[in-house]
Amino acid sequence: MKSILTDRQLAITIDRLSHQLIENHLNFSDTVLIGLQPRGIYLSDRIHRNLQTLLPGVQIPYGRLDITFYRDDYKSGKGLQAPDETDIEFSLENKKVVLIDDVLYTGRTIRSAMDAMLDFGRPAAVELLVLIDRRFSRELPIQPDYTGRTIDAIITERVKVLWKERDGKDEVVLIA
Ligand SMILES: O=P(O)(O)OC[C@H]1O[C@H](OP(=O)(O)OP(=O)(O)O)[C@H](O)[C@@H]1O
Ligand SMILES: O=c1cc[nH]c(=O)[nH]1
Repeated sequence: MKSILTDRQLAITIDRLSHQLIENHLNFSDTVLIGLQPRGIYLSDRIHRNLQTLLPGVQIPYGRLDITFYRDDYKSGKGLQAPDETDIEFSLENKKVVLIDDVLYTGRTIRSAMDAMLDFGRPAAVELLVLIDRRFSRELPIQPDYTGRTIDAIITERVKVLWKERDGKDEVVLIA
């Protein structure tokens, strides 16, 4: 198992991503953040918390989206996973939506998320923020707008983002 980002590097990267969002969305008047269940929400929780600290007094709508029933492999076994909670208490109609996930690989999770998201309204625009972009592995024409780290990994390897809240420590690792 090889370390890609230490806890400190992860914190610095999340800070940078938060500032990049501020560069593009300033006071977040029409922008909402949506974290993807199950693992993307740890990143989105931290980014939302960072933004609330950096922009005191600004309320940034933030929700969490489960995509289980929108996966294209839902009927093939993988979809038999128990769904997580969707918690979006606002409309996405005409909003700028920033989807947040930990890893972008084939792009199928994000495709499902875009489908699931439409149940909450028709956004004006959708952006994608990911902590890790695994290049050259896409099966769909989906690319991130904000990237923590781009990595090249071979097909047998897997990137895993560990979160203190869930895994006991913050780290990004490459598992052979
Ligand atoms: O771009 P993709 O190929 O969809 O992979 C990205 C997704 O993979 C991981 O989730 P999870 O481990 O639940 O999904 P996976 O088993 O499909 O990799 C990760 O949290 C991303 O959501
Ligand atoms: O390396 C990978 C590929 C897909 N999903 C992950 O979480 N890691």
